[in-house]
Amino acid sequence: MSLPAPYLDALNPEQRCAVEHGVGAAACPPLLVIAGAGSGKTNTLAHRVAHLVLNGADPYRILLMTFSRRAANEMTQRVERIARKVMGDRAGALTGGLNWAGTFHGIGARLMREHAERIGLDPAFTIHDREDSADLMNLVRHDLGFSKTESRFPTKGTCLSIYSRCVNAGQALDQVLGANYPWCAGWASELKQLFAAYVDAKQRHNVLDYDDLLLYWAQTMSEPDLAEEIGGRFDHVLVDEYQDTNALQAQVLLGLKPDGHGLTVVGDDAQAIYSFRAATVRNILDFPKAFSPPARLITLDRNYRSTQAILGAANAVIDLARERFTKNLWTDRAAGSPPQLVGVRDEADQARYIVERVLEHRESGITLKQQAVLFRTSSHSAPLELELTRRNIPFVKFGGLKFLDAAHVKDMLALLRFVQNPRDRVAGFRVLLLMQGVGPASAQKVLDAIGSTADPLAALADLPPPPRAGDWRSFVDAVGELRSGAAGWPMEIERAVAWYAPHLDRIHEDAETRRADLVQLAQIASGYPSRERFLTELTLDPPDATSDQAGVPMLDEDYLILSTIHSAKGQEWKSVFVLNVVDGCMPSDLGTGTSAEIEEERRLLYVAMTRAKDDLHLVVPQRFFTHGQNAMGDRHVYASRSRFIPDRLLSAFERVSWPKASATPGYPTRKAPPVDIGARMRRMWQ
Ligand SMILES: Nc1ncnc2c1ncn2[C@@H]1O[C@H](COP(=O)(O)OP(=O)(O)OP(=O)(O)O)[C@@H](O)[C@H]1O
Repeated sequence: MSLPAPYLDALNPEQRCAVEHGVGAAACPPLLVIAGAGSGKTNTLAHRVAHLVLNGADPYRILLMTFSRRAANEMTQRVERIARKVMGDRAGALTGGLNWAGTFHGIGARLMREHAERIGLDPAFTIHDREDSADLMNLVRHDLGFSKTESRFPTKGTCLSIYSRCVNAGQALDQVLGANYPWCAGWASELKQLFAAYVDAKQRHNVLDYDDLLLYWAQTMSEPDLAEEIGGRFDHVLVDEYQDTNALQAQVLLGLKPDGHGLTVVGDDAQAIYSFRAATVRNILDFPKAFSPPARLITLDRNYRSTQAILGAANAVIDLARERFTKNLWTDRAAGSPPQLVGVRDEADQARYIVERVLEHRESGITLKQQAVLFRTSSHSAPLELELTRRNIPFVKFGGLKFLDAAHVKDMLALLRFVQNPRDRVAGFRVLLLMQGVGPASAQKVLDAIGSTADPLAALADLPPPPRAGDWRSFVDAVGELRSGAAGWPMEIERAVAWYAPHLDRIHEDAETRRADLVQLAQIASGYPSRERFLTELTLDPPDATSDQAGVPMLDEDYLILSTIHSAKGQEWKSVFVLNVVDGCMPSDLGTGTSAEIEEERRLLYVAMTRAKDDLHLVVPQRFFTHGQNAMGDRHVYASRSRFIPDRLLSAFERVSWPKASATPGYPTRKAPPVDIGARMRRMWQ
């Protein structure tokens, strides 16, 4: 019997069933919650965790896995707010124990480090992000002589993608090549050799890549003793966004709780948008049958977010999907005005239209933060970013170039990583090359010389400097001090910056601006208890916002949200604009290969539309910039409305064109310019 719980009164009956399932019972059978967009999934999961804890579950024995660290933090804060309603200030002590909340990769890294010795890993391992992994793949590819083959061997990026898909989907190389990379099928035996050498290099360098975190975890769970030990640490395992997990993640989950007891997974197959990372909706569909008796299924189909008109249009779009399991959503919110399908001339007008509407909304009391502009690909927002900067409208962009991708930030992190794990060759290489007079050959020699010793950093101190290396001593001293931990964490970042600063000044003209990022890095570092946690967490879940050149808006300032649709997952705004709702962008040119890919693009549009509460604008430029044309093309093509909104769906939208016809008498047709200056320029070279 669970305790009376007034905090559950606001939940609807299905949400409540999901929250109360198995709480207080001797055993808690597996539960699958299929939660449509805006149906209160996050809310429900947070209530479930709070309800468990308030009814005696040990928070230290709850594992909560979400799609991003941000989502995990939000979830634990929500749990605390709910618990506070019941326990007041004492709630903090209870929910503070929820320290196993994070992403699959983050939790995997922690568990693998804790069990490192048992599974033959050195616990000082560092983690490679995608770029580092591609660099290492490249090194190995080069060593094997594949970069000099007569016909072109797949690039490092393609090799890494193929490897990653084999690992995450649990598929054989031939199968992956046949289905996803047919143009590389002729290289099967070389790729096999390459991947074997790549795995070998990772092990010698004591690094794990993203995929390893899941792979090592899944392999660990196949050892009965370890599986029992790790699974036995948790009474409850809850997973959010289950539709975007892959085969390895499902294997890990079933390894943790083979009988399903204590397992709760929540997801929505209509919002599955990560198949390019080998995520599979089968995980959701097969979940109930993985247990005997099958898992309980609860469906949340009441949408609390959007007006009827917006929900109607979104339902109509997803209704055309070939295969679907979630039912149509319903709402008792007012009808509201229909979403607008806005025809504009080109991307410049698209940007102007959005700015005009956004400012109009702000005048009527909707802050910038309650408005978002969503797009399929990060580069699509470039013209809008220009217009916003010109008009002095602050914005924050999610899903674009990451803070951590900046060269100088990567340099600093490479130094810290090298100190943490001197066998990490990619990091060592990067750091050594920063020094004047150290080229690839001497860097290689240094790394070879120290790599085979028991204490590489001690060996570094004894090594004669490379012949032309400038200021070698200060490098060796800095590394030695950092390694000793004398400055303490996070103060050692200042020591690292002190060594790096002269190199930054020499390498980058805009060193001054870049220094500001290093200050920010030091600030971020102060939020972590140790160098190891800082490096791990930052690599796994980097801060994903970059802000406009006009400067980072302060947190309490108002700013417009710009986001890729992928990064908009799980969020909501009063007013939403979707850019480039045209074929070629949505579906993306890159995603029109197979019908499964097209279906995923349809779900992306659905995810974008269901982020809107009151007001939705889908913008359709008639011409848009495109890549990959020949030099004579003007790099613009005439576009047509996205195939996901065929004529028969138009009644769900209000169609407008902008600017109004009176302001611009029709769209000008493209005539030959009166003076063809371009032709003269071309003739100059004939
Ligand atoms: N029982 C309820 N009563 C009133 N409002 C609710 C209820 N449950 C959820 N909501 C509201 O519905 C909105 C959507 O909730 P939430 O963000 O949890 O949805 P979600 O299912 O995670 O959405 P999505 O999958 O689309 O990201 C929020 O504004 C939330 O406050």
